[in-house]
Amino acid sequence: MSPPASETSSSPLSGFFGVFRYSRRALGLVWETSRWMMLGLALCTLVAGVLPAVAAWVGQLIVDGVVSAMGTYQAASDPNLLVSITPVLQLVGIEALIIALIALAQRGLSAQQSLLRALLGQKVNVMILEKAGSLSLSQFEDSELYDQLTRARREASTRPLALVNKTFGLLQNAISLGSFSVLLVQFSPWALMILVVGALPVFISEAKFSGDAFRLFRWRSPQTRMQIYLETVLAREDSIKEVKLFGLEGLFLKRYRDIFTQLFAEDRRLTLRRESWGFLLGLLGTLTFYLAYSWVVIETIAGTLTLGQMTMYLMVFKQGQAALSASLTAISGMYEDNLYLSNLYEYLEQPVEAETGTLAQGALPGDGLRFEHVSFSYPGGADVLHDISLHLTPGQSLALVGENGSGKTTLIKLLTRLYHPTQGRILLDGSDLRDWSTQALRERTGVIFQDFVRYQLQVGENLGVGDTHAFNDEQRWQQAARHGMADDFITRMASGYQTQLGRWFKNGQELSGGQWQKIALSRAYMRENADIIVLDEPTAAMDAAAEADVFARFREHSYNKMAILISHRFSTVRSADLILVIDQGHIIERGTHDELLAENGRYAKLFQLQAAGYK
Ligand SMILES: Nc1ncnc2c1ncn2[C@@H]1O[C@H](COP(=O)(O)OP(=O)(O)OP(=O)(O)O)[C@@H](O)[C@H]1O
Repeated sequence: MSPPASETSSSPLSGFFGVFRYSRRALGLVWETSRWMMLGLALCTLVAGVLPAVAAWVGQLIVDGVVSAMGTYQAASDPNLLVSITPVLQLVGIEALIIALIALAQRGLSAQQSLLRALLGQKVNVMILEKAGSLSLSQFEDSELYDQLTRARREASTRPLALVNKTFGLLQNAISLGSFSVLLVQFSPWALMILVVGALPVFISEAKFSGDAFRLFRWRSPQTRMQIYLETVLAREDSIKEVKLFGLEGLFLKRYRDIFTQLFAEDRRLTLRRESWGFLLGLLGTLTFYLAYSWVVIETIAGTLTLGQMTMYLMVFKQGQAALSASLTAISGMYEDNLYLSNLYEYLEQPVEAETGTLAQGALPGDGLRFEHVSFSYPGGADVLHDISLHLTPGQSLALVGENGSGKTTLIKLLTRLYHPTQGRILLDGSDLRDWSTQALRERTGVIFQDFVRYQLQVGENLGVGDTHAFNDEQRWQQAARHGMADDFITRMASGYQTQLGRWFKNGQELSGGQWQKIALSRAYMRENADIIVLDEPTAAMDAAAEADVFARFREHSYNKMAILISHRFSTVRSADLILVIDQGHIIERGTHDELLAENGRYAKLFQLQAAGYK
């Protein structure tokens, strides 16, 4: 497999300058991160840029000084060594000082760069995560966007600084080059031309190959993501149990290796082409250097140049060539960094749904929850809910019953506004859910989903996440844990509410499935003001006694609230005020337990089936 032809074969310079549009933003980002360090970088760059030419010029003065001192010393009738060497030694001292200053500037550059790298990496990562927090659930489920996010996280946090470093590096080399040119032009403008022409081919090839590298990186991000996924499955405690029992290590490792082999083959092809062309075209640069070398030597022998000038021109030409090729490589590297940054900004600029709702109170307080002819399909999929209508008032409980995949959880996702209905509308207290402020809506709902999160945090914090205002409030944790029946086992733990949960961190304690479920249940009870409580299969992992207890308490706490319950156990469902039987997204039966039994339809059949199982 290789990248599609259209993706790899664009002309080397096409769009080349267009991608520099992100340089300004990267500079802005660094400026925002630390003005002082950016100014420091600029100063050190200037010093490190100008001083090499000054050093070369002083070098010329030294050589010429030595030659003339040798002459005068040997010709003198009463030679005084000290007098002859003093001026030259002074120059040597100045040269040493310049070299020390260059070293200082370079240390300054690298110190500031490494500090900025840390600050900037953190800043960009925070930007990426903040953006992730503002994306909707459906955006998260879009694999394109997920690829973009993965690419951004893998690379882009280091790229802005790389871009800025290269910009400053370019500036430094440009300054050096400018000052070398001033010296070189005095020898011949043609020498300058030779310098430039010799370096151009390498630059063009670098530009082409860095574009290819980026396209390759972008094109294969799904495979890279699969690799990251396999790494996670093979090396994380929550999946390792199953991997071991099914003996999946070999299978998954093979797939992991195969992806690597395929990606590596492409990398190798590109690297070999890039380096071979780099070498061949680099030879042109070497050739031009030795042409210029010979020219300077001839001029010196012919007596047009002094020995000092010869040394200076050779050094200037050599260093000038290095500065020029470094500048050109920096430019093509900047091109590459810009391409990566374009990915970061594409991700950061993903449109997010504007928060339009502002209501904190509905038009008909106390009206409760209404679904009016609601239908829904996931992006790009067929309808999973059809024409759902229901009304739930405060103090009522509703149970949803149906086969796997019938749409029960989806209904809850709509109710919690994680998705919007594709048709119809949902009203809370007489106002469309879309018109409610997110904050008010979140405060009114307490939900636990069947795939609740097991945070690798302390027990208390695992409860506290249920209400960020009371995240650290131990009293509230205790109260919620009592309601969710988790207090018993929590108080028996060595560090009580401060016990670390999970296996990721030191002294972490793992809980049983049922205990985790009680934690999640208690978390829902943290929402003191919530008047819509949703439990999506909250007791599947609990024993029968615990389940009976959970529901006794649930009824007690939700007597004046709207309670919605999804369960496959009829013993829990039967006491609900209203039971909806959902089949392939349609409500096929509705009523109380007794009404539905009398109807002798699907509910009655399923109930009798389950009851028979217990006999
Ligand atoms: N994020 C999603 N994107 C696309 N389709 C989805 C998504 N989540 C669920 N579905 C599909 O929607 C349908 C309803 O799923 P839902 O999770 O609502 O069922 P459920 O009744 O809660 O099932 P269960 O009893 O197994 O929990 C299923 O066919 C499922 O494949």
